[in-house]
Amino acid sequence: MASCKSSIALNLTDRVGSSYPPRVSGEIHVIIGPMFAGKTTSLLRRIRSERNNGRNVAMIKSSKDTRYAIDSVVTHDGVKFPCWALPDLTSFRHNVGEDAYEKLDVIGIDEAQFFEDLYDFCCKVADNDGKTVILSGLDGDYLRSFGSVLDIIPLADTVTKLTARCEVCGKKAFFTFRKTAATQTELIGGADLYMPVCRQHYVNGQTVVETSRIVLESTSVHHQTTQLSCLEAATAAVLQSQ
Ligand SMILES: Nc1ncnc2c1ncn2[C@@H]1O[C@H](COP(=O)(O)OP(=O)(O)O)[C@@H](O)[C@H]1O
Ligand SMILES: Cc1cn([C@H]2C[C@H](O)[C@@H](COP(=O)(O)O)O2)c(=O)[nH]c1=O
Repeated sequence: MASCKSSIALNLTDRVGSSYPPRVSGEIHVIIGPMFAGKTTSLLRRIRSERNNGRNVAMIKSSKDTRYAIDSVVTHDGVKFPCWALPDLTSFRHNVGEDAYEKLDVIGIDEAQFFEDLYDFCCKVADNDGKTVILSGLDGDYLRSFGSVLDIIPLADTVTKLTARCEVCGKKAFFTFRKTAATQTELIGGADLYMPVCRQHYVNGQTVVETSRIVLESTSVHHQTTQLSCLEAATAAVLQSQ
């Protein structure tokens, strides 16, 4: 009987590529919200607290985030924590080494929205390897959807949505407004490019952006730089006049 069990375990191990049954129960905790809401601050606080409780921790961030430091997670007000800056999460285990990976209890992930393999990594680390994942990231881009973090919600033990302060009126901010006319989803930046806004000022701002874009595209303003500056100036003026 014992050999039968171990042969089943062996087969499953072969198939899923990790230990079966899982050694201990893992956890996934998700921190979301707009930019400047304190997501990274909260992640660092939790990781430090785990470390102070004697658990082995590692921090990862996307290597796309080069704003304040290459190999540290840094909050907007300058609090730092050393990290692995990686292009994807799948390479983490190889980078950190098998022995060090085995000993890890808790893995923190910042800027989680930039990792396309976030779902697979979280499943593997928590479900199969029994580790705790604490991740922070944007639930919404400037158009209010950022796929990879939203996909994790059904896997999570806890989800904490933080808010910032609307830069226009000071009310609670749930969204991030992009201050430039750039339209690509990923655009690295801080307060130079983005501001947190409440629902009213998000909707007002987006309406101005879209209207200005339509007007500018249908006029004879040929110079693209001029068009973009017009759009940005119009948006800023409307937002500040609310
Ligand atoms: N509009 C803003 N521009 C620049 N810094 C801000 C702004 N609003 C808040 N902050 C600062 O950012 C800190 C939060 O930073 P951080 O934890 O990195 O946020 P998040 O990870 O959610 O973007 C706040 O404690 C505050 O000091
Ligand atoms: C809204 C939005 C943001 N980004 C980028 C901008 C920053 O580099 C990060 C978010 O950093 P934070 O720690 O949450 O402040 O994401 C983006 O690429 N696209 C967007 O629409």
